[in-house]
Amino acid sequence: MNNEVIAIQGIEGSFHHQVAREYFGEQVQVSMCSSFKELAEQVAKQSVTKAVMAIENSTAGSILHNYAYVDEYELEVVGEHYIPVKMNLMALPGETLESITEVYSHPIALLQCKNFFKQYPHIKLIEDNDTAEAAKRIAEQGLKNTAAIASATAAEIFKLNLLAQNIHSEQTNTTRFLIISKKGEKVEQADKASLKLILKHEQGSLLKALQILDRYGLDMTKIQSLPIVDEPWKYSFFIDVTFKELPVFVEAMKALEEVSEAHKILGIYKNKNHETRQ
Ligand SMILES: O=C(O)C(=O)C[C@]1(C(=O)O)C=C[C@@H](O)C=C1
Repeated sequence: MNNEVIAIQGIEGSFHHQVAREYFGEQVQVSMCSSFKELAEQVAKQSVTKAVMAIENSTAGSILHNYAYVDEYELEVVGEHYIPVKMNLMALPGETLESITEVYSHPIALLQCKNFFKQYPHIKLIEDNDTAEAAKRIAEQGLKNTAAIASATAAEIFKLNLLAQNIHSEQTNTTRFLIISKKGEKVEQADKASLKLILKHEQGSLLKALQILDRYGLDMTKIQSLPIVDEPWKYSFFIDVTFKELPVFVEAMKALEEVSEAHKILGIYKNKNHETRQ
């Protein structure tokens, strides 16, 4: 019997729930959080074993505060998972696209569906904690003239009608999720790492860092800058790289020390990007 408890943002029927089931198995025990901050806190105080945390979406971009949570709460990235995200509009039976005046969903989900609503200017888009929670509230409170954007699974669970399917703007819409824990774990056949670098404030320091990655054959898959909040106009860089051999990656990290003021490995794990499905 597996005693793992996995924190997710949102409730059953959310995309985080789908990822938890795909990654840890259908029977996974989850702790449902109403914000990413709550999720990060649960991992930090180890009231859960691990968490699933969305980090970037191919349409809406990076979820910036999640980079900051991983860093501030000293969490470790132990894996990643990608899912194609298909958005649907759902409401109580009897509603139509004309009768709907308000649509609730997670802000990232609203961003993914912006184009669809251009044809319905009478509809107001309102941010909510979670896609599935918006669906649940409509069902439980019998909310009229109200719809939610969520997964088809959420419509099924909360017995709502689908008013429109696949309303996300880009058909390749995909979200990347991190699997995080407080204590790192040794991942077999790891070939990807997430790093945080604070570079020396001098000419060419970012270039030198990138040249080191190149010299050691590391492939950079992502670079994201984040302001250092108490030092205006200074930035930290969050970088993901893939590598073939761990010892070569370790050597590259030593070389990076020379061009950086501070650097931290946020996690070493298995690259799943090539498995992205439609
Ligand atoms: O609200 C949900 O269902 C979530 O799992 C959150 C979330 C996100 O944070 O990006 C997850 C995937 C989708 O990209 C949209 C929303």
